[in-house]
Amino acid sequence: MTHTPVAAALPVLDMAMLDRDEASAAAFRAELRTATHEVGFFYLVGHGIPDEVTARAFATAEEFFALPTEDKQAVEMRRSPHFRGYTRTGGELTRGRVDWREQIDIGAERDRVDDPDAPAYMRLEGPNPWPAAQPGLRGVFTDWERRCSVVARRLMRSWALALGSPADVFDDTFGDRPSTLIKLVRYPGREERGQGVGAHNDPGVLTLLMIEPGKGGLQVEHDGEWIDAPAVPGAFVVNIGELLEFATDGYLKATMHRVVSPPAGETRLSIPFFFNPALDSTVPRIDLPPELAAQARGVTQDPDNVISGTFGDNLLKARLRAHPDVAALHHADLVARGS
Ligand SMILES: O=C(O)CCC(=O)C(=O)O
Ligand SMILES: [Fe+2]
Repeated sequence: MTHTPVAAALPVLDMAMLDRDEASAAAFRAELRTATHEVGFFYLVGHGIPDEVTARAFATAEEFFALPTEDKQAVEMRRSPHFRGYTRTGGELTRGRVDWREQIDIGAERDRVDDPDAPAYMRLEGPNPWPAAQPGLRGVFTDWERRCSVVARRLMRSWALALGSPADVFDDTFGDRPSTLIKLVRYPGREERGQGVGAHNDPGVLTLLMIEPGKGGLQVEHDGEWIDAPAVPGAFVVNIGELLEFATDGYLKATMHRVVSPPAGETRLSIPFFFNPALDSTVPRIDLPPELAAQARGVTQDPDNVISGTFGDNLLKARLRAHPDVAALHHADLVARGS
């Protein structure tokens, strides 16, 4: 793969087409299927989230990162067995290499599970550490989660129909306990523009990413090149994760992407929302119509990253790897047995 970005734009899809007549809705679904078969990434406009809501989310994120270090440390992920909270710059790894970004992880707000017989992955459920120094943050991102979940569920139904399945084929996978995750991320500028976040596929189903207006840095792999995917005002960058590739035997494509650090003196904020299955569910394998099955490429085989079975097992493995300090502090029993 070369490392020179090429100027080729990702497709732009307009979700408002779903609200017009059936012909427009069908055209949207066909574009969705093509974009995620061929590229795996697209911009989504017409999603119904007003610009002022997005602006408030970024303003809130900016305020969080501007808090004194002690206030951010008060909600450090190292204190959370559920992998929630603040990670300082340099505290996260992708494929064993340090990512140059600071972030707070906000998951679905639930009670912790105290049943000793529950599967290990139930340790991922629990409350979020909300920053006492910024009481408004909780409401802003509880609202963001609700709005993004509506968009995500509509997209899942559109894919289901576009793949020749009943609209509700994925509904049980998410049920009323999807494993949603919001990250607020800040990439500091660097003299030598290195790894903001290293090249990776998203491990889940679907990601809705909002990038701070005016900022570049995201690059998407396509046909052996890196394509730049700068912020488009008001648009989500949408991509699918490895589980949707798995569900479609590789007909849909989980695509590698990375973020290059901004130049020295600049910063970049982003807010990815990950829409993932309930922890105890398995993702169905879709029965594709023959003309689509003929174009299915099979699932990318990576012996270090085997996708199968229960979602919670996959997620727990990914979290233990990305945050070895949290794993050692709270889950030494799992690390010892190599989960
Ligand atoms: O910050 C971004 O633009 C992308 C982040 C990302 O790919 C991730 O957190 O999975
Ligand atoms: Fe990602």
